[in-house]
Amino acid sequence: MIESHKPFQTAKPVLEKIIQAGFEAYFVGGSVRDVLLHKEISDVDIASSATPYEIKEIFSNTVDLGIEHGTVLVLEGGEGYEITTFRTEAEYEDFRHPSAVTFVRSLEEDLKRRDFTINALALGIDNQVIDYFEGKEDLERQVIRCVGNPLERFNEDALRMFRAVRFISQLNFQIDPATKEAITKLHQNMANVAVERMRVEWVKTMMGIGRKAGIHELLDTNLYTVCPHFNEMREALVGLGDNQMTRLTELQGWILLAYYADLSDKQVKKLMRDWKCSNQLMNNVATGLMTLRKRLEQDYDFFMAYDCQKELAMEVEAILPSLGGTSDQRNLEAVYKDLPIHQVNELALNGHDIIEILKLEKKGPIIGKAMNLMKEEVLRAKVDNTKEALTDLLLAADFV
Ligand SMILES: Nc1ccn([C@@H]2O[C@H](COP(=O)(O)OP(=O)(O)OP(=O)(O)O)[C@@H](O)[C@H]2O)c(=O)n1
Repeated sequence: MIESHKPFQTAKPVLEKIIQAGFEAYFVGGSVRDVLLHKEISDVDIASSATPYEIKEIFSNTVDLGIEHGTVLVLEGGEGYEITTFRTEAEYEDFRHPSAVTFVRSLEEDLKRRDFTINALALGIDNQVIDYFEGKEDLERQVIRCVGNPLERFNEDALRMFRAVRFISQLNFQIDPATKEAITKLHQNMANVAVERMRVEWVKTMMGIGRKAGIHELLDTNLYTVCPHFNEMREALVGLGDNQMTRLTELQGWILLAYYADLSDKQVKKLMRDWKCSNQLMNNVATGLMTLRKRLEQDYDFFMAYDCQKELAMEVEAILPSLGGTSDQRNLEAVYKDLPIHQVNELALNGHDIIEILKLEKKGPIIGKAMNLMKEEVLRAKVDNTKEALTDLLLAADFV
């Protein structure tokens, strides 16, 4: 297994060095799960019996990521590896004082505190998969099940409830009944989790192939009631789950959700802001939604194309058939090709020219009005984008 996967192969010398120094070390977490699911892996996590201080003695090049959480980044062969010391029953033991670390740590103790059985697998340097909690069986049964007592796992970190929903969607798995029952019971606890952490899980839920199943569990467990604005959006969430598109990008997910919820521009922006999305994403979702609504009524014209960048328009185009519209990428390409200007600075006249032509004393609101007039007339294809034609347009206009 190690030899047939590049990330494991390149990380193998790191494991070897730790073991040679007299400690235990294993690959753990998502990479082991994903390899068993025959998925590509990009990075690997390592768990070890060595404390961060002991790791720092073994390797010359390290970065302290969170020594108090027992994590050090080791830089070896141009790559970075996160090495975490086996965690024990104590929430996070304090590794800041090496002398204070007197716990007997074991791989089993560490895996016992992980969220789901499919994430509690370890891979040893001898290529053996260590599976104390029937994680491999759950991978085969396609079930998301907590390690041990679900109430305890969710009390350790309430975000894990949303992680369950995310894995259901990402892997198209089912949820184990006891795990589901615990989420239903404890869903309120997620209200204390940072929105940024919740957003990561929600975005992965929207983008997964099992979106319908993931959203179903989000609703069925009432977990959605502690997500920003989702209380008022139950029907829209059902719509997003039922939508026939198999895969969505993040942008398409938000646009569709806002579409099904029939949100106004202002409401979209509030939703995105409360989910702590970037301004860029917020603006793209708002513009994408506006374009989507128009496209369900009409073909692209210069105005729509100008307002919506081509990449964004392509994403909107892909959504249309799932809402009963017709996508026409060829027309979109043609409109973009013919678009007289893509942004306002492509106009043949700029602010200085306007001041000169209109003999203005100083800068003022008239410049904005003049720019807008030129933009509209050029996009309407009434006026050519040339200095002469635009000068005539400005001189004939009444700006008062
Ligand atoms: N709240 C959490 C977060 C993580 N983990 C454990 O830490 C590992 C790594 O977590 P993370 O990198 O967040 O997720 P992955 O499982 O690796 O999934 P992916 O990389 O696909 O997001 C998980 O597999 C799991 O064993 C956990 O027990 N509880």
